[in-house]
Amino acid sequence: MEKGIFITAEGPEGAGKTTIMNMLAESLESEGYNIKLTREPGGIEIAEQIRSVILDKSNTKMDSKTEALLYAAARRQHLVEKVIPALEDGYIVLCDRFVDSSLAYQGYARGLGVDEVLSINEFAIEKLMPALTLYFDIEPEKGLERINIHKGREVNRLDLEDLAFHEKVREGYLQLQKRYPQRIKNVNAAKSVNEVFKQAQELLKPLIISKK
Ligand SMILES: Nc1ncnc2c1ncn2[C@@H]1O[C@H](COP(=O)(O)OP(=O)(O)OP(=O)(O)O)[C@@H](O)[C@H]1O
Ligand SMILES: Cc1cn([C@H]2C[C@H](O)[C@@H](COP(=O)(O)O)O2)c(=O)[nH]c1=O
Repeated sequence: MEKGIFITAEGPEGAGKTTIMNMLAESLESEGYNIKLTREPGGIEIAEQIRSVILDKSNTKMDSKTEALLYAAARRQHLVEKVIPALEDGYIVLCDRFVDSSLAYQGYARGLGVDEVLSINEFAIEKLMPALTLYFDIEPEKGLERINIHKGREVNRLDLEDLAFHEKVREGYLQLQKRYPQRIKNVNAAKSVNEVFKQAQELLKPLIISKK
């Protein structure tokens, strides 16, 4: 099926994923690549609606399994409506978060189990995995501090979890990196924006070289 390339960004809150994915999209487009930049949960109308429900701070009663299922549902719709068609049309799809977020946040940090969360997601993604995942590694405290300093960013239900939760998220990601070393590549996200951008560009280079 795939003619394009599916690339995802992962990491704790405030790691700089959105900043760097925007920069990558802009620089690759200027070099003549066809880029589709998108995000999870969201990226299309139905998934954005599901995002509002999941991240609404007033939904304090949400059960962890409900949360995991809603992320998987948003993922399914986003894949079918946007990601798969773009890949079929030969685009490089840059997606801010994907299934590894569910594995790290719901599987590991919420304690639902990484394999259990993977199994509900397999129903949604039908084996479609990224060719490359950039994992933006940062101490959660530093990432959260960035979000607090830069006040424009909406604070969502997951941001309000305590530091111990966000530390577990990071541990979860580090375990996933060990499990999928070929796919998940580490970016030191504590560096300056320009340095992080350079690391990401270097990791993309070998994959995209023949895609113009
Ligand atoms: N390398 C960096 N150094 C300092 N500040 C940064 C860096 N990268 C991003 N920022 C700033 O930190 C804030 C969070 O960045 P960004 O939204 O890109 O992170 P994110 O990983 O997408 O966060 P989240 O997943 O929580 O939405 C932004 O205000 C951004 O300008
Ligand atoms: C896809 C996905 C996301 N999450 C969490 C991670 C963040 O706290 C929010 C999304 O907010 P962002 O500003 O767009 O990063 O949702 C999750 O827990 N599980 C997932 O599968």
